[in-house]
Amino acid sequence: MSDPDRDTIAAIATAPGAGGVGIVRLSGPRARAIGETLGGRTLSPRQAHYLRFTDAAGETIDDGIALFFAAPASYTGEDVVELQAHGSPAVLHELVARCVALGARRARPGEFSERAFLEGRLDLAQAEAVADLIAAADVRAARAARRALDGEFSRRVDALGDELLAIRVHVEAAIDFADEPIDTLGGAQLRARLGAAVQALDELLRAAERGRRLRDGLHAVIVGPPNAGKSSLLNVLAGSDRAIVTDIAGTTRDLLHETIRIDGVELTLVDTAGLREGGDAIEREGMRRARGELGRADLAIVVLDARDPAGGRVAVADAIAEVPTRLWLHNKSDLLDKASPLGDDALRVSARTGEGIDALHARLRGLAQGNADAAGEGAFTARARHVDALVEASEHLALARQELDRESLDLAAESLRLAHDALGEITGRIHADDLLGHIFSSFCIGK
Ligand SMILES: Nc1nc2c(ncn2[C@@H]2O[C@H](COP(=O)(O)OP(=O)(O)OP(=O)(O)O)[C@@H](O)[C@H]2O)c(=O)[nH]1
Ligand SMILES: [K+]
Ligand SMILES: [Mg+2]
Repeated sequence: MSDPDRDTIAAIATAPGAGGVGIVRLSGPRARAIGETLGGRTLSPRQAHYLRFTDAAGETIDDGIALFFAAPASYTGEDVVELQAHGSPAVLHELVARCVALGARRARPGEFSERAFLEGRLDLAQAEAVADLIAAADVRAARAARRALDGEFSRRVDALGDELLAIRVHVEAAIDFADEPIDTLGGAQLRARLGAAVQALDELLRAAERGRRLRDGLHAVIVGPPNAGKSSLLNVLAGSDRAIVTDIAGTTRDLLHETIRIDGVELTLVDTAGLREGGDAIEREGMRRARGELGRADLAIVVLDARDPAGGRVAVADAIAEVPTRLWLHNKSDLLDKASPLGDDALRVSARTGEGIDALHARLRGLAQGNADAAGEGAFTARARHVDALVEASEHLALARQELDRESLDLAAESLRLAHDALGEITGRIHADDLLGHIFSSFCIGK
């Protein structure tokens, strides 16, 4: 239920900068009163009112349209007023200031969507899909986010949750008859149901993993020994001096993320600390982060010094062992006296002269495109958070299955509960407050 004591929040809902039209949005118990004072007339629900927005002295700030959506039939589930004015940043900021003077508070990023979640208008996965839709890099990602927003993902999670609940009820009932062998209590049927749930969860996990790829794009981590030219290549690919480059081995310590587009295909590049034995405490922490980042990588771009590629390969071998795809680069080709033989599918490049950079672009584009194609059509977007929760649920279900086979019903019931909880975290049926803060703070203001 809407809370009558809750703050009323206000924010500019349209993108920063000048535009034809700009919108200020209000949500909360005082939204209507503030809108009516600003516009000088009563507002009826779901009607467009043409009016003048005035300041405290009665002078016109701008003319425009006011819309009132009465709770609960609004985006947030609270009373919402939208003020459409000319898209002048000065006008829109003055309108927000006026709303604040009349008793509203400036909204935090994502606070409208957070309220929509708290009011039960959207579940958590849907609220996240709102942000993903806004940030979608291409049509395919936008469509997929739209499907998640329509609840395609949430419905599958909920259906699975309902099934786990039914299985839990069955197991808990069997616990009460623990003296009897489980097969007289429908054990075979229970096992079959659990088997089917495991399979359904597996399919959902694969779909969510595709959705995550679609949302995040290709995640490429640049690795190699110190001074191979990793940061130099990042700068060449990013088209700007993002990373510090020096001739001192161990220059890069922190991870540096950069999103780039090659012919409309988006990918994330991460520059990392060079891998070697030793180094000071900061450099060792950098290497630890580099290895951690490789654990999330779709692609390792391995940068080696063209004059000694073999030495570099040894230094990175174990760090990239788990990365699904590798791209080998022999950098500093300009320093080679004569062309030395290349490894299987290594590319010879020079961050200094630009040699081989076109071929590198083409290769990256192909890999990013392949990643998007693997996500496929018909998918919904999902986040790493969702994939992690599904993996967790799947681990608990696998345990539950073994425990059931051993007729350890108490343990099976507990594993089923944990699996069920993990699913609940996806849609927010179960959530920690800091999770909400974390999710909604990444939204834009006004959404
Ligand atoms: N000749 C030549 N020098 C290069 C090339 N690429 C990078 N360098 C030089 O190599 C040195 C190291 O480059 P960085 O980009 O800092 O190397 P890095 O791999 O990021 O090094 P760390 O961050 O210390 O691990 C710098 O002096 C660069 O100017 C290249 O293609 N040719
Ligand atoms: K360096
Ligand atoms: Mg570097």
